[in-house]
Amino acid sequence: MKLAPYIDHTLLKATATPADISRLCQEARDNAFYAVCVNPVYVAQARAELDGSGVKVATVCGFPLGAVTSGQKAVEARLSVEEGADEVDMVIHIGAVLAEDWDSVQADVRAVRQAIPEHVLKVIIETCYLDDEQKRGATEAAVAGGADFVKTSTGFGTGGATLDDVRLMREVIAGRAKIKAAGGVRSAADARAMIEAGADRLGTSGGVALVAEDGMAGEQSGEGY
Ligand SMILES: O=C[C@H](O)COP(=O)(O)O
Repeated sequence: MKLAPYIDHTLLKATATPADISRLCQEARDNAFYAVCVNPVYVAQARAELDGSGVKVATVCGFPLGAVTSGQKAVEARLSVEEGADEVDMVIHIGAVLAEDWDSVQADVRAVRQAIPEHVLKVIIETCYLDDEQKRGATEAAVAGGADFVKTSTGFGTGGATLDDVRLMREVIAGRAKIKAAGGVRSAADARAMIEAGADRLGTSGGVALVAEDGMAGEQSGEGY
């Protein structure tokens, strides 16, 4: 099983330059990653540079805190798809999750869902700030709000994806949506374990090294990856 088709090749740092984005897009082409994941300001550049490559363009919304109104998230998401984004990774209203205001959490997701009905919506629940019950509630609210994927982390919180969290989310989702594991996925072993636990997509800024390591392991073992 090749890892590249699972990977959103990600560069979301504030310090990313247009040259960095060009390099990210070339790496995505060279490695046949599923998508790049960039901030909204770079969606148009990534779209243009990936034209004809088959590599998708994902962006973020309400990122990284989730602490903007649902209306602001809806406008941001709509503008991003108009710029050429295929997928939007929105950050949930984390404070509403901690307050266990599930109606508000679902409405936040639904507002973005309705703004981009034809595009892939991933909902970041930022597991590092939640206890298990809150993870379950946030996952359920994301699915009920129309998420295509539920995503573990922004990569900017106090922690990233864990196998236990992916398994918990998989149990709650029960096939109604997909899972993206993101944040701290650095090795081929991490990646394979996340997929085994239930991840359908991986968000990582370390994809090039990860697939290179995996390829070397495949050569050494003689197994085709
Ligand atoms: O998917 C989004 C994350 O920012 C990727 O996290 P990472 O930089 O720890 O790989």
